[in-house]
Order: sequence, then C-alpha cells, then structure tokens
Amino acid sequence: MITMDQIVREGHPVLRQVAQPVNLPLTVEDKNTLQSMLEFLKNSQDPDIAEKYDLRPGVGLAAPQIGVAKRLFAVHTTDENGKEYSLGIANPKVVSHSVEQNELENGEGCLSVDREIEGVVPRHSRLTVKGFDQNGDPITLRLRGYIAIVFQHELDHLDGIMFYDRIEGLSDAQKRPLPGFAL
Ligand SMILES: O=C(O)C[C@@H](Cc1ccccc1)[C@H](O)SCc1ccccc1
Ligand code: NI
Repeated sequence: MITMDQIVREGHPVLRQVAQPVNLPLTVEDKNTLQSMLEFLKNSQDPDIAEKYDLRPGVGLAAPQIGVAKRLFAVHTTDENGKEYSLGIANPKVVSHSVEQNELENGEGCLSVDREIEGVVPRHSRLTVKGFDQNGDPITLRLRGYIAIVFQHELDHLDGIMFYDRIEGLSDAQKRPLPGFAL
C-alpha cells in the first residue's frame, strides 16, 4: 500500500516533468498503479487507517507524486451535489473549458507540499475531460464546481505544474521549496 513516504515532495524533479502518455490497452503495471493510488485516497479518508499509517487526507493523487512520470491519476471524492467520483484515469485531456473561472476561497494544498501557501488558485469553472478508465474504456467527463478544481489540480501534476505556480503575485522565493527539503 502507498504511505506518505512514497509520496514525492516538492523539489524532486519528477514533479516538474511532463509525464508520458501510457499505452493502451493498459498494462497490468499501469492498472496496478491506478488501483494503488485509488486505494491510498480511500485509506487517507478513513480515520482509523489514516491514523494508523499517518496518512494526510487526499482527494486526488497523480502518478508523478509517487515518482511515476506517466499520465495517470486517481480521484476519490464527492462533489457539492453528493455525486461520487472514485476513479483512475489514463491519458486525460481537457477537450473544452469555460472562460469563466472559479477558485477555492481558502486556496489549495498538495500532498507533495509540506507547507501552507496562501492565495487563491484560478481554475476553469467548467471543463470537459476525455480519457480512459481503468479498463481502458474511453470516458468523457463534464465537470464543474469542486470536482472540476480537483481534476485541474491533478491534470497540472501531469504537466509539472504545482498549484502555487498559478497564485497571482507569489514571489519566486515563495514558489521555491525551503532549503533542506528532501529531494
Ligand atoms: O496533492 C494532490 O494532488 C492532492 C490534493 C488535491 C487537491 C488539493 C486542493 C484542491 C483540490 C485538489 C489533496 O487532496 S490536498 C488535501 C485535501 C484533502 C481534502 C480536501 C481538499 C484537499
Ligand atoms: Ni497536488
């Protein structure tokens, strides 16, 4: 199972790479990667398991965050309407998005960032994502609200973008991990 010591922290180059598309049909290895990321998210949201293994709660996790530079991520959460999103996705692509923007008023965090960074992160309010599910079947998701933000946070990880890159007015020093952070 994935625990926090398998989660790569900022400063590690893999978080700044553009991840590679995976081949279809998905290999057993890629299917297992998606499954293990989804399992981490479920574990991280279970109070007993999270406490036992000292897991930070997460609603999304991208393969580069476990050192795998592939275009895979998992999401496990419910949106404002209680619709559950619990899936792994391969080769996700934004096919359209609104001009209108949205943001979490308290800003964002990241499992790969062990510090609080103030500031709102502008995101597309609505977007349509195409990709492939864990069985390799094509999926199209029309997203808005909270889940749209979660997907954009994970999509950025596949392109080496950290949430704080998008915060207006953040100094370069604030965008760099503090010295001494593990690579
Ligand atoms: O580091 C990650 O990619 C996982 C993030 C995803 C995320 C952060 C902010 C906004 C949207 C998505 C973690 O889920 S951060 C921890 C967290 C836990 C519960 C709710 C929101 C954020
Ligand atoms: Ni993150």
